[in-house]
Amino acid sequence: MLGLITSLICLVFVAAYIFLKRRYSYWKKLGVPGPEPAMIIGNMKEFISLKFTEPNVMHEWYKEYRNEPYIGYYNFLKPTLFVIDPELIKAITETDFNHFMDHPELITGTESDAVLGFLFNMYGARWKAKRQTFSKLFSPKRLRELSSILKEHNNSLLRQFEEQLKSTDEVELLKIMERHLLKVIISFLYGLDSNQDRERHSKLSELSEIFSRPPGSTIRRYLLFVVFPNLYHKLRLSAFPHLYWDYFNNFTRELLHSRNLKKVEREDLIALIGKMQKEGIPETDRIEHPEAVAHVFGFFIASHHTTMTTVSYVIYQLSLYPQIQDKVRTEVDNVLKGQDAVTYDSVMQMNYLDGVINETLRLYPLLGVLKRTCTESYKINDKLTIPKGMDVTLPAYSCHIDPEYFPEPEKFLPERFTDEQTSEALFMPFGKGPRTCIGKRYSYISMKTVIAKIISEYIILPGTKTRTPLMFDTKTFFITVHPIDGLHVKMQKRVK
Ligand code: HEM
Repeated sequence: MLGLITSLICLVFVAAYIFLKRRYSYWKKLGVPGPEPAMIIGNMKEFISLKFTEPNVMHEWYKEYRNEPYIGYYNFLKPTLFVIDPELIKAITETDFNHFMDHPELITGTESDAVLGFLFNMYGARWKAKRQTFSKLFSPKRLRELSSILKEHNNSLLRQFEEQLKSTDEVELLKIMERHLLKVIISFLYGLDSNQDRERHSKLSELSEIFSRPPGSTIRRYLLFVVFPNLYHKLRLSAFPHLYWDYFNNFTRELLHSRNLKKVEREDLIALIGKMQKEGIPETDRIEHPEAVAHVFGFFIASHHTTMTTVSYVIYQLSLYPQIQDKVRTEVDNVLKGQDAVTYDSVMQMNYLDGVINETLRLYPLLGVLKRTCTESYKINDKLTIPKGMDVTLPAYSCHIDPEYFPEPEKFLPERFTDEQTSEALFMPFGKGPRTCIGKRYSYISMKTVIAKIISEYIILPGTKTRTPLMFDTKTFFITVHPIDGLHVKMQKRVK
């Protein structure tokens, strides 16, 4: 009996070994170069250790294989293509987008994962239809409303700075921007006033923080899902923690309910969703409750952390480059001409500030790699056809610091963008092509308004806690990485 069990165990091991050997010879058979995989984990060793970020690991591959058009690697068991050739990046994101419409699948289909089913994780024709609908959120009219919301809150931002600067001349930017831009986004998306909705404000702030710095257990559960997606589907296991569904489920119900009671004119997210839940809406456009929850959650999570972090990086960079800061201030002064309020029309005239934001995003792109799934098989050349279902990775961060595309990449030179010195073809902090970030214009308006206001009132300097270079917290699989000790600067009230 013992002999039989031992033989069976041996058989299982041999079968698993043969399976893995065959799996990991996929790229070799096709003659595609790439890093050597390890059994079961493929090329994910550095990710599992949580000591390196995805863009940093991939940048090492990028440097090693810089002269190849692409390489193959294994996302655990899954062969994945890593694209280096700029023409191929352009084809995948733009010209041949129809073959690569989707982001890779991230969710399992359980209730708590349903909260992730927002635009980013929608596929094919459904994504296309919803993308069109939600574009209305960012119409010129709505962006002017955004400008009024920002104007309304700018004075309270300055009060926060004044309050803090009474006891010290240094501030930690991420914390202040988190509070400030949360007020703006919840007003823009949900029509909420943080002064009256303090409880919701602090809960949303807490959830956003947990999302961007998930505990180790969340990361491990998610990793397991990436290795064994089919098992998760079969056993109906969730990859994502339940707390987001629990909160946003009720939050969405309450917002929609109170909107039905009041007559509100604004075309915000809640109004749009409300319209798509009305009787008689065609099946294709209709939004059922779980999808409504996903959009209410998704727009918040995709917008808040990204804008608050980028604004903080820009102010931090300005503290390190006083001449660039002076140039921004001169532009802001010239456009505002002594007026206090920063408006939609005034930020539209601040071109140098656009350059400063772009140069900051070049160095600190929040999604350092972009991903696509092949939705229709795609022939690259006689040797390689990307099969339907294969994921493709595009190295945004590596392109941003490649001297061939951005000469002297280590230098902070906003003029790259304003003097048309650089081709913007490989600049992709907001992604590329039809799947690019839907909130890009929102981001520029909100970031420019806040930065212009700060720069016209304060001189920013490095302080005792300002770190260069920044050290990043690598224990995150979601959205962005954090500077370990925050972003500190010294601020002095400007004498006008
Ligand atoms: C500095 C700020 C921001 C950055 C750097 C950023 C970056 C990105 C990137 C890189 C993508 C993926 C694009 C691709 O795959 O090609 C994306 C997608 C997305 N972003 Fe943003 N984002 C920002 C702000 C916002 C804001 C303010 C909103 C909403 C108000 C938003 C909502 C979304 C959504 C919904 C998607 C998915 C779009 C789709 O799949 O159709 N983002 N963003």
